[in-house]
This record gives sequence, structure tokens and C-alpha cells, in this order.
Amino acid sequence: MTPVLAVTNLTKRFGAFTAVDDVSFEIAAGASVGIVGESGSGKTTLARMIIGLETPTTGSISCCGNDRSAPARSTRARRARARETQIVFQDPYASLDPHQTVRQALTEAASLHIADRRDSEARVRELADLVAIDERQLASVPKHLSGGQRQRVAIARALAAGPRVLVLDESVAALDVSIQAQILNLLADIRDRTGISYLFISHDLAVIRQVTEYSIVMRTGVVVERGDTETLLRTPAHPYTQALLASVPRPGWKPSRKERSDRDAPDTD
Ligand SMILES: Nc1ncnc2c1ncn2[C@@H]1O[C@H](COP(=O)(O)OP(=O)(O)OP(=O)(O)O)[C@@H](O)[C@H]1O
Repeated sequence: MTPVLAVTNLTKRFGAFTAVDDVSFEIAAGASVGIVGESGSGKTTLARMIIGLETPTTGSISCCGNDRSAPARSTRARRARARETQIVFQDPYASLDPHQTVRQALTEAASLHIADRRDSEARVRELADLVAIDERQLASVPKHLSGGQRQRVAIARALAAGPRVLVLDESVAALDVSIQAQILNLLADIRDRTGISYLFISHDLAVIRQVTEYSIVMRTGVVVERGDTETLLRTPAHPYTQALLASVPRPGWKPSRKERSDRDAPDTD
């Protein structure tokens, strides 16, 4: 079966520095693939290339059978690409217009892809229902919503175009664990209902375990290990994956004295 997303020998250099180095993988329709790796491993650069915010130095990206390695040349081509893939970032506050109500934000996103006004209003109701946003929240501006509600709005807005692939770049990293769990459940539910595929980028192995079937481990731009998520996390073969796993706090874990004093030190930025 043709994969919905195919990344082949993708490389991104910034001057002499290689941020992503010869990365290849595929995502099947309806599948969820995780990308893990510590800060600076190239995960966001990879995501930005996939959604077209960054141009690859070499290699190719194909989504829904259409090549997207070069920048889209027209508004029409950009909209067509938006219907193939969308992204949700870590901080919804930064990506939502503070002056727009949720309804306005969703209507604007929906009407880019739906010509008829009544159809786009119906789409907004459908999106609100999909992410469980109520009438009061639809009438609110972002600052009157909680972090979890804002992330629901960001997800709804990304889904407005009806993308086949959703890239989630640390999308639950800023949320409390209980809210995180709600958003992860919501994403699982959306996948069941729509058959969308996820590329789930996270440094958090517990999150990756919960929402993906297959994972790729990146270090300094290079894929060091890949495989079925459960197996990879149960029996990691590469020392880097083993080290990532070893650094995950477990029940009963207590920070060392050094970690406690680092944590309690006042922020200097
Ligand atoms: N526009 C740019 N110019 C120069 N270097 C860049 C640029 N964008 C990213 N980099 C570098 O590429 C490397 C990978 O960055 P990237 O943001 O992709 O990593 P990451 O795994 O997503 O990390 P994080 O989780 O901290 O965002 C980093 O060393 C970063 O400094």
C-alpha cells in the first residue's frame, strides 16, 4: 500500500552544520509514528521540512503521493498541501491570534478550504464537537481558556483543512500530566474517528509509548534506532536509546541533591 507520507534520504544543512542527516521513513494511512530524541537532535527541523516551513538541502518528501520537496509555487498549491498535512506546536498561545474568538479562528481556517459559508459553519460545529469545545469556549478569546482548552483549539484549527497527516511537535509537553492524558486520549479518539495519521515528535518516552505504534530515535540529526514502539522501549538496542530510557523518572524516583538545588535555584533569564 502507498504510504501517506514518505521521507527519503532527507538532509538539512545550516551552513556547515548538518541538523538532519539522511533520514528516511514512511507512515501508512491511519498509523502513528513517533520521533524521539533529546533537544537539538533535529526533530523540529525534520517537522518543519515536512510541512514546508524549511526546504530540504537534499532528499525528498512525498505526501499523499505528491512530491513536496520544493516550496509550493502558488496559493493554490499551498492550500492543496495544507489539506495533506498540518502541524500542532507546543505552545498554542503563540500560534493563536489573541484578538480572535475560537469561533472566528476556526471559521477562518475552515473557509480557506470550504467555499460555501454555511458549509464552513457546519464544519466549525463538527470540529468543536471533535475536540469537545463547548459554545462558551467557542465565544472566548484564547486568554480566557486553559492551556488544555487552547491546545484543543489548536488541534481543531489544524484539522479544519481535513489533513491526512498531523504532525504534533511536543504538542503536550507544556501541559500538566492529567491534562496531557486528556489530550492524548482525544488524539487517539480523533484518529479512530477520522483515520488520520500522526507524526508524533516528543522527548517524552511515556507519551510516545502511549500514542505511537512505531518509533524512530534521532541523535544529532541521525536515526540511531527504529522499530515497533513497545519492543524498542522494552529492549532498546542502541546505547543512546538505553540512555534516554534510563533518564526517565520512575515511580518512587527522587531527584538527587544536585537536581533539587538546580530545580530550586531562581531563574536567571
Ligand atoms: N535556522 C537554523 N539555523 C542554524 N541552525 C539551526 C536552525 N534551526 C535549527 N538549527 C540547529 O539544528 C539543530 C537541531 O535543531 P532542532 O530544533 O531541529 O532540534 P530538536 O530535536 O527539535 O530540539 P528541541 O526539542 O530543543 O527543539 C540544533 O543544533 C539547532 O541549533
